[in-house]
Amino acid sequence: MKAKLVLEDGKTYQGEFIGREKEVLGEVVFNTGMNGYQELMTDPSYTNQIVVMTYPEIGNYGFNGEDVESKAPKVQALIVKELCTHPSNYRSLGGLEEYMDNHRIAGIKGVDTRSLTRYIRAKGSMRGRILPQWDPANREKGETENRTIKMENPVDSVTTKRSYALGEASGVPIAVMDFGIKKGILKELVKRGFRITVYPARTQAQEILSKRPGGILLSNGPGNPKDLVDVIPEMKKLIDSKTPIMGICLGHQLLNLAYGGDTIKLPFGHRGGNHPVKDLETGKVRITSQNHSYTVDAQKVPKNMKVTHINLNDGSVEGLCHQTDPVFSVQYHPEASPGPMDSQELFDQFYGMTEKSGVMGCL
Ligand SMILES: NC(=O)CC[C@H](N)C(=O)O
Repeated sequence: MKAKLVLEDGKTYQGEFIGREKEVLGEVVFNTGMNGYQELMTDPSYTNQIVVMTYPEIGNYGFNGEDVESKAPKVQALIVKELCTHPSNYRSLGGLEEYMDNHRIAGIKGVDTRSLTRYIRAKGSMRGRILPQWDPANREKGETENRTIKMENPVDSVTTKRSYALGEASGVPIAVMDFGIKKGILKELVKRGFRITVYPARTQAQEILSKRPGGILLSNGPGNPKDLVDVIPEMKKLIDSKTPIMGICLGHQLLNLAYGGDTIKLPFGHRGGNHPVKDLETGKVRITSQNHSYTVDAQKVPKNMKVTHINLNDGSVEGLCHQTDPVFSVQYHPEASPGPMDSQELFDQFYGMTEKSGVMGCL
């Protein structure tokens, strides 16, 4: 069945439906990874987003149900140039399209994704609607309604409903704030032997601190960090307790806001497993996995915070540390799922902070 993508400014791209044939609305963003479609489709930070894959053929290794970041896909839809219909991999349980259909995820294939990506890069990420092509009523709706639709803050739809425990009973106890956490982060924490309690996003700081955790990890998550107005004061309380804190992506942005900094929206975000980041302390460049629309405003870095990492494509802030508190955070994904494992030692840095007291965020 023919399908089309109508962007909020009216620009239209044609293709063919894949997965579930249905009308879908979302923010259209692009991902530059050559692989990793299983992980990104199930990454809760992609909630409400229609993801365009810039790599021209997607689906080659099918779907295996293991390389997922949460139980079910979170993307609104997937747009590809070519969909591989004969996947081949020893772990594959079936094709990507079958997986999308089973989970009622829509998509379009046959789209000129190079042109679409260049368009978004020039105009900025924007909302779009996927529609069956022939339906004139829908077409009109798509072109007019897009402008007025407000997308709700999605953290509440992806955070855990109840707190739960993970890891070694004898390990250092840590609290994990789940704003839409990827399994890959939990896996890295479990590997290091922590005793982990994962909390829903809206848990009060007092409840967390009453358990006396040896460290706190603030997870990734979808949406605009500034929309989490009730959460930011709780982050302040966590900071004031002087418990060692590591922030990843949304967690990094929330820490920055809690300290009085600001966040801004990037024109088209960073998504993919190939983003170069420079460590300003050592001069080393690492290739990182990224997925974000917002970034710390470099002009308003909070007092006593230092920028530790920058993105080499656009110079934006990729990491922060605190000079007097045991707090550090990164905008990119050190758990690297999917992506290069260059930055996994950041979890060791966090472990070190929970083991010894008096270690500051800035080393
Ligand atoms: N992966 C993330 O945590 C993303 C953070 C935030 N939602 C952003 O887009 O910037």
